[in-house]
Amino acid sequence: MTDTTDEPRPGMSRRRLLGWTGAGAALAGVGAVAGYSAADTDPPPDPSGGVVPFRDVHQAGIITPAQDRLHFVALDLTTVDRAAIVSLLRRWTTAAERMTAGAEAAPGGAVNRNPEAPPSDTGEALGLPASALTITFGIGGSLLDKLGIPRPPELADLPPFQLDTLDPALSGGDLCLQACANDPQVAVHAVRNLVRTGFGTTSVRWSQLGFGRTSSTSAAQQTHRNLFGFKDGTNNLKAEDTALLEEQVWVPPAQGPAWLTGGTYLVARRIRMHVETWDRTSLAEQESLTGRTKGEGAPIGQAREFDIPNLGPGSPIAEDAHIRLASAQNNGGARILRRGYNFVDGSDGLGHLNAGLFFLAFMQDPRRQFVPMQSQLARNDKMMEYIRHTGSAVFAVPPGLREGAYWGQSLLEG
Ligand SMILES: C=CC1=C(C)c2cc3[nH]c(cc4nc(cc5[nH]c(cc1n2)c(C)c5CCC(=O)O)C(CCC(=O)O)=C4C)c(C)c3C=C
Ligand SMILES: [Fe+2]
Repeated sequence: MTDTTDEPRPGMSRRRLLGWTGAGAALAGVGAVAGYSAADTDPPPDPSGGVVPFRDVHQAGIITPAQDRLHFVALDLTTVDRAAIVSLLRRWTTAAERMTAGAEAAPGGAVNRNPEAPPSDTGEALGLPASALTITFGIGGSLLDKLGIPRPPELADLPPFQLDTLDPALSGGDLCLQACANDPQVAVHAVRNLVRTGFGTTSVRWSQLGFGRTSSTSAAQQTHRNLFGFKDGTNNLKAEDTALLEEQVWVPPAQGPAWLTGGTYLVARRIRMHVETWDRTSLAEQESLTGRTKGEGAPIGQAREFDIPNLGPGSPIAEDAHIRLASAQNNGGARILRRGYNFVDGSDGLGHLNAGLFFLAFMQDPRRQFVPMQSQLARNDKMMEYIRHTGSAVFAVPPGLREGAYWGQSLLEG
């Protein structure tokens, strides 16, 4: 590609902008869309997922149908100069909006500006479609402390939980950026360019790549599997559950603070899964401690994945089964919107995969929802024999942006 000024990358975004012309024939010609012929009037489904709107009531990347890939980064401020922070947040917002539309991070892009200067985009997403990229922005309690802004009580640090083996180098952060896309290169490109833009104002604290979304966040999505081989996300909150989302996920006006109304809180936990030990465990034991069957994902005692678990008297689900301990019934009605990803970060030098679940969950109040749930699990969940929490962070996730607004504006100017 030579002219890269302000154009979206090819893919759904360009086709939407230009209308559907002859591109379908080209796609069908290379067999990308089975069964589609150029004579059809409707475009075939775009396998990349197209463009997710950047500006909406809530930030994208929360109830957006979970994409396949993740690049998550936590950053620390290297300055408390408000003007510098505002300037960065403005530039981040512009770049993020451009990239989610399939464009390069900045006008001029990777190859079309001054040959004597570094390009304004790093270039590895040139020619790739938008791939349903979403970039979700969050604020850590430590940022508010540094700027002398009172923390909402919901943003208190999480208490220590039994068996926690948290690594401070994989925990905390003043800010976070969650990039999700159906192409890993698109997610990595987004984070890399935002991190680069932050140079001088922020530095990377830790980051995590993920694949194979472990949670479905829409009823239309098939349930993926975690690295224990079980369907994960069956009984998740879904985008379609609007009343439950109001009750459990979005911050209501009465809760405060005003800059978070319509936003949410994000709990991130890096959970190492000892897959080698798990793989030596019998199928019956795996199913019993999960509380669901491995193949269908049905609650123990039932036949189909979406059958309601019987947790009442005479239930065949073990007292220490994961789904019983994590259930709303066992946690005063609390539910969470899970949006985690599998990870394999190489091996640990001792012959084991350094693998696990990067657990991400959105909720209205971590103290009412995540804390009791994780306390139960840490104390009683039999699955704890096979897992260890190695990283932890909590972020306030502001609401979506109206036209012209930038990330964090309601906090810094509200
Ligand atoms: C504190 C919250 C949770 C942590 C941490 C957590 C870790 C974790 N979970 C699995 C695998 C499964 N979890 C499942 C269900 C489930 N898990 C949580 C919460 C946490 N999980 C909830 C709220 C639920 C739903 C419970 C219910 O009401 O039914 C399932 C079953 C399928 C599903 O509904 O998603 C699996 C499988 C792992 C492997 C893991 C840590 C590595
Ligand atoms: Fe779980």
